[in-house]
Amino acid sequence: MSKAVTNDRGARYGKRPPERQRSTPNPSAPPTSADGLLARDVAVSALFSVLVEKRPFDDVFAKAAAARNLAPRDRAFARLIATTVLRNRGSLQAVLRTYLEKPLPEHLGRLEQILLAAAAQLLLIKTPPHAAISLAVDQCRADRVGKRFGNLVNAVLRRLSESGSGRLASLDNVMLTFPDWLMARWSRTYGAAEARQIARASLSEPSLDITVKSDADAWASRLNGVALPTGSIRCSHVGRVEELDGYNDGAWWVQDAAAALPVKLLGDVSGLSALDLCAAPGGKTAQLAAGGARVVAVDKSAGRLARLQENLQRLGLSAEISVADAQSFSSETAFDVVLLDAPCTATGTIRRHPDILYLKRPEDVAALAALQAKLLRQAAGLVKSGGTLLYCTCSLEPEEGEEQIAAFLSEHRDFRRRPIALDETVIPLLWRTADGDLRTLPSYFSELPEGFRGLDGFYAAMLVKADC
Ligand SMILES: C[S@@+](CC[C@H](N)C(=O)[O-])C[C@H]1O[C@@H](n2cnc3c(N)ncnc32)[C@H](O)[C@@H]1O
Repeated sequence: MSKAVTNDRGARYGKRPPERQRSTPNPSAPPTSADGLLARDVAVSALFSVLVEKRPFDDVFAKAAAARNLAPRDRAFARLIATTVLRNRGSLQAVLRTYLEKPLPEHLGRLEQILLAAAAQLLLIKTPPHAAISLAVDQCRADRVGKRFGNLVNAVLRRLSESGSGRLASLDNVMLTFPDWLMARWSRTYGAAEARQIARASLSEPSLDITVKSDADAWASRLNGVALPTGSIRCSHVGRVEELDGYNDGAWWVQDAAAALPVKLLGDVSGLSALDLCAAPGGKTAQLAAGGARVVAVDKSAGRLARLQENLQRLGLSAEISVADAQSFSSETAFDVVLLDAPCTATGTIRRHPDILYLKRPEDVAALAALQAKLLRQAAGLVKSGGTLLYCTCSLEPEEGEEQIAAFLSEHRDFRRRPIALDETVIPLLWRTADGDLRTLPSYFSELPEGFRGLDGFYAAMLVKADC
């Protein structure tokens, strides 16, 4: 059995120098040496920003990768390391603890993130141990605070690489990684067994789903993917999406199969006026525009709207774009369709955004539900008589979904719910709530045929304004 390691001065682990990369470079192996160090530095710095500074992963990762000018392959490797840690932090921490006689002191710079990133490489990504260990030691020695612990890191990681796999396999990663408040919430809402299934699914890697402008079957075979019953295509590609056939021609865009459902519920939108109130980065705006609607796309973030504009340009689609706060957005004319894809806790998308586990707090649910209620009130005033208000969130919390809409309907007697159409080949019964809204969960595994599994969690309700 491995022995615990005590501190960085013990002769026990100071005898051997850190292992170095000696093998011939292999193009399919992760980057090593200088490039490998850069990639690992980006992973560690993004992890520090998320776990310690509580900043969103996508933003900090993009900035760190750009600052280091990472090549696409190194960038993908850095992302893999960081997201593997975020999905397994609880169990990686628990394994690391077994090799340390006492807990590491607090405020040790990036030391904990260096250890976690190396443990993820050794136990889950299966990077060659010499590269993972020696580069972690280099990172530690280059760190202003962590530099005293180079020997400790070397010794811990050597032992972990020898015997850590068995220890990791014996742990319950869901219980160790998921925040207690969220598990307790989901147990109350969905029952303990379903909550566990949701959490387990949320810690898995998501697939690459895309929405095509037309001809899903043909694109599925061109992209070597599968056409899902809902019309999305699921691809097995693991590289850069920009390299896939049809990307540069604007034939499709990346969108989770669940995120594509709300707009599909509307049916034919051609010739309708549509207001997309929280539009960026534009997946649903693109669906509406591709369906022939005249779209006004509003978002309060100018930066995110710039991405929406780029996306539409690539797709050869158009929309009128407006930077505005939807809480006070007004228009001289009302719209046939108003879509409110409201800001939410996004607890249905943890597979794609594992940083949510560390950034969201229990009090965010009520705060966001209050914002959604304000946005809904504003949106209601922008719908034409006889028009449709489509509300959706990628949250699993009823306050942001079913309860939000129940409260809205009790205050807005001029709206009635339009239950979603039940074509079981496209929307299975399991996705329909008792009231007729859409509710997908990431956990529906065995109950549904293959093509309906592996979606994000989403909620959507269609509300029709009375004709006056
Ligand atoms: C869930 S995302 C929308 C995703 C988008 N509908 C799509 O399909 O690509 C929520 C968006 O709401 C925007 N947002 C948040 N608060 C807002 C507000 N008060 N007014 C307008 N936009 C807001 C955010 O900037 C973010 O882009």
